[in-house]
Amino acid sequence: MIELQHLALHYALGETRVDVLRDVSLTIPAGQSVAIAGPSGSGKTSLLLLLAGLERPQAGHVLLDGQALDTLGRDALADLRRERVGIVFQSFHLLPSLTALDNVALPLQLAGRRDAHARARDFLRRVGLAARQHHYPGQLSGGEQQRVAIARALVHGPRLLLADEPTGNLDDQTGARVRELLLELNQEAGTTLVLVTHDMDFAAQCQRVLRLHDGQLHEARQEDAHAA
Ligand SMILES: Nc1ncnc2c1ncn2[C@@H]1O[C@H](COP(=O)(O)OP(=O)(O)OP(=O)(O)O)[C@@H](O)[C@H]1O
Repeated sequence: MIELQHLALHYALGETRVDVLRDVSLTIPAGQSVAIAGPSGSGKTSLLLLLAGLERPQAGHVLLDGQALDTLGRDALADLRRERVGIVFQSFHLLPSLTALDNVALPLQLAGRRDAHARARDFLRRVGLAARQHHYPGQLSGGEQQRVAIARALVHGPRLLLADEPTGNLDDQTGARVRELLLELNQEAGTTLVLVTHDMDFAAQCQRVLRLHDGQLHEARQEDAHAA
């Protein structure tokens, strides 16, 4: 379960202050799929970074399964992410000197898993990249790199997946495949899914759609507002 309690985030650039989130509170039950929509610059990426503990709010708290992230030090946060959270960033953060396979296997190797390569191969296959496993990120297209990043985020079976535009660089067919994979994990493994997307078909398949606007989060669907 994710709880946001009175979160406030602003960035100060010289004289200018950008208020990104103003007093945002929200509960996302474990296993829910949530799409976050909103105009460019409304703070969607910042919100994901807060959920991952990669950004600290000026006020308020983020709790993952009852654990307040602000009470954890850097190492404890890194452990929590490694064990429980998968993150797909907009800029994929792949390691350029490792092949696709080694990029995906790395989180498992760090956790001492012997099946790292077998599992990594399986996830590369699931995102349609079996034939590209020995390629380096520089030899892959943007969409292929995105799929490697998705495989890497999923390979350790996270309880929570945070994804920033996971289908943003993909053609319709590949995008549909990634969509299916994420929703399947959500439904079958109970992975909580929080994704930022401009893809309204994807959003429509999520259990809940939130819209970020002017520092506030609103339920985009009437029925979600009643259920919340
Ligand atoms: N590190 C930073 N320093 C200063 N301002 C920042 C920083 N990161 C983001 N911002 C500003 O905060 C606001 C929210 O940015 P964010 O990237 O979260 O928006 P977004 O909704 O994800 O946008 P997009 O849909 O274009 O990716 C923007 O106005 C952005 O310029």
